[in-house]
Amino acid sequence: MTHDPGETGRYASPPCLAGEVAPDYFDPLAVDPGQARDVARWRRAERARLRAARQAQSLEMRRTVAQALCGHLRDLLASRFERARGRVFSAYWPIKGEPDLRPLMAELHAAGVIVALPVVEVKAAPLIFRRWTPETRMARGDWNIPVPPPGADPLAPDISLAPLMGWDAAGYRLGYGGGYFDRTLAARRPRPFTIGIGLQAARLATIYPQPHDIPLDTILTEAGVQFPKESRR
Ligand SMILES: Nc1nc2c(c(=O)[nH]1)N(C=O)[C@@H](CNc1ccc(C(=O)N[C@@H](CCC(=O)O)C(=O)O)cc1)CN2
Ligand SMILES: Nc1ncnc2c1ncn2[C@@H]1O[C@H](COP(=O)(O)OP(=O)(O)OP(=O)(O)O)[C@@H](O)[C@H]1O
Repeated sequence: MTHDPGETGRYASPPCLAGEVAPDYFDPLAVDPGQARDVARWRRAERARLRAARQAQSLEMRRTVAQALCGHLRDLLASRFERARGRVFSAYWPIKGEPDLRPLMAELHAAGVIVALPVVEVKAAPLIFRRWTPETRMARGDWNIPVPPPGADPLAPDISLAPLMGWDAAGYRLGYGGGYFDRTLAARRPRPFTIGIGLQAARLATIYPQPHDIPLDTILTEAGVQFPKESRR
């Protein structure tokens, strides 16, 4: 299609709209690069601190935490999703001291839930999800995370677990710094109902949310539902 500039022979605006922005205009959504760098540096330090604290937990403590989390998750799926039968539920294969919810994955599978696991297929891109059953022979994925092999069915989760390094009371998460969950949530339509799973001790006053950070639908710790809080619902 050819462009008709109209009778005046001029475009309504110059090709670059910057010419129309008042020099003193303040864009509240713009990221200040200095501040973004400070937040990134702070997040790296917090991830290292939280990771060390998590690794220092005794095996006994980890077992207790994981059992409590499985209980809260079971309750949530029962009360909000009719136990998720026939729904696609993505979990995670625990690494680096993450709570081990694999017994619940097997239990849900046996109860008719379609269980999936996240896979980094392409670096710095959204995650994909592959079907998992107790018979699945895991392969080695990116970062050495065990994943269902390429032949496993690709699935779109209805409900998705997001393991947390840190979390805040506004529903934001701090992960390992790859930005994978944020990219995945930004790309998925419909967006899965996303459940953050973390330790109560990993609560931060704020994660200093940046424009790319997407809040979770709910956050569970061993102490129960932390977000949204009952009184605010
Ligand atoms: N158990 C489990 N599985 C999971 C996740 C998870 O958090 N837990 N993920 C949740 O997302 C995805 C994998 N996440 C990843 C996150 C970061 C890097 C990574 O390469 N990190 C770099 C630092 C990146 C940076 O700082 O820019 C590194 O540590 O060297 C790899 C995978 C999918 N599977
Ligand atoms: N939707 C997106 N599109 C492109 N890049 C993104 C998006 N979301 C996040 N990122 C990039 O990922 C980087 C890391 O993000 P962030 O610090 O939030 O990671 P994280 O949530 O802790 O990591 P992960 O989800 O992998 O556990 C950001 O600096 C950002 O550049």
